[in-house]
Amino acid sequence: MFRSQLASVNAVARRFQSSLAFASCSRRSLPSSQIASTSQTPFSWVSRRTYAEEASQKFSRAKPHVNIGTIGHVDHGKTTLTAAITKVLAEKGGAKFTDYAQIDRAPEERARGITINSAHVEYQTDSRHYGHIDCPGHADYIKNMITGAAQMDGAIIVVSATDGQMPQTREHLLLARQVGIKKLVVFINKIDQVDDKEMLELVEMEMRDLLSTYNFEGDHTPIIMGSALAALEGRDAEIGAEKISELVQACDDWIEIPPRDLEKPFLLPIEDVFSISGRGTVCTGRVERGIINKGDEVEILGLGEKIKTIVTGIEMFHKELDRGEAGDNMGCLVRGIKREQLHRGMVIIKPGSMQSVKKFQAQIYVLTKDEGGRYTPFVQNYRPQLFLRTSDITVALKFPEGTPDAEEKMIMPGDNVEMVLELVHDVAAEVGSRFTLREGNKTIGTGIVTKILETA
Ligand SMILES: Nc1nc2c(ncn2[C@@H]2O[C@H](COP(=O)(O)OP(=O)(O)OP(=O)(O)O)[C@@H](O)[C@H]2O)c(=O)[nH]1
Ligand SMILES: [Mg+2]
Repeated sequence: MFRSQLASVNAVARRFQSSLAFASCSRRSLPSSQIASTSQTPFSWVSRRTYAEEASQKFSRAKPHVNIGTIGHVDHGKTTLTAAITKVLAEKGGAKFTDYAQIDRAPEERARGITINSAHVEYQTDSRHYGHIDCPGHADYIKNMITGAAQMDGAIIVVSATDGQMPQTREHLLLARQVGIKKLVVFINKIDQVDDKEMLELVEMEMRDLLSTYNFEGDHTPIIMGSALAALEGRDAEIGAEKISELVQACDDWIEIPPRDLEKPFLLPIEDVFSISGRGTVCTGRVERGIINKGDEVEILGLGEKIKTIVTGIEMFHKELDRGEAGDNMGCLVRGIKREQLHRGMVIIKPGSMQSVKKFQAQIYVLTKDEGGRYTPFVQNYRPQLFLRTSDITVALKFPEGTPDAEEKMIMPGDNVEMVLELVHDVAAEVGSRFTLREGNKTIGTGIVTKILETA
């Protein structure tokens, strides 16, 4: 799977946007009468395929899978390091060597000697299978970096010993934090070019400070110093291959395996609501995460409601079940609730696992016209539709408090901005929730929630 992704790195960016944009709206955009006509009963429109089956088609689950990648300032050696990791692990049988030129392979990348698209490689250690995304460092391609980083469970931040931290070192740390990466490993690269030991110590100290500034565990984060180029060229093993092995070990030890969807608290975004005579009210939708058992207590959130109830029946594919899980499209019978109380866009959750919010801060990427976005800039108080899971809600976009010249400041297509979103009614969301912004039938932006400012 990852190799084919390597072939179409652009598709990743597109998929990111479209998954944000259309996952929630493809079915939404159909009038509900049309949805109903595709099925005989509310629960028969999907064949059952369990999460595990789906996952096993993607890659072997023998080892836990973790998504990581390289981030950091332009030219500090991310791509060289990526190639070096595959080389060192290939010698141990855990990877296929992917040379530098196979990672930065677009003509423009080769001509300019920089990474533009993020690229995927894969490798294995004794204990894990890694998907690795090599991100661009150049400021012009920060969107590709965000797209890549948003998929990572942890990351390797590369900093050159010759320069120390630079603008994109800081920007990437900030963005890594915002897209929800919890743990980083630092690789201080190019130590073959620095003789002064004190200089290396200084770079390390400054990196620890910087990590702490961005709420990473600066004091405990593993920092490895080496030369990616030496490892790639197979020379000076003590600063080359050995340091790569140390780095990979640090990733194994420090970066945590993320909870899988099945282990997370139950969440079902409601797609549709039916009243089944003699039985009661049934909500349908695809379970986003977690599991649900018949008889479980749940909360229903959104649109000003916080309803406590019990799931008294689970139905899928015309069959009654005792349990539903992430990936299942199911109908959920809820006790004592009237059909009129429930609407598409609300969520059924494990009690207390999520809040309904009315105002939040988010990192937003504004699509360019070539990406199908707006042709013209906008200013604050712009009011597009927010699409989050199955809900769509009008929002007002504002700059965070204290932004200078907020009134006149323009937001251009192609910008990455941090903005405050005020919703006309509440929706269940949390830090890390992804959404899209649409205007008419255009997707104008994609974003990720970074801070909750007001709950319902
Ligand atoms: N001397 C030395 N040069 C290195 C080392 N690692 C990388 N380089 C060189 O640094 C330059 C930039 O390396 P890249 O791997 O392309 O850097 P990058 O971080 O991927 O750059 P972008 O993706 O464009 O942000 C190349 O000329 C590499 O050969 C190293 O350990 N020592
Ligand atoms: Mg690169």
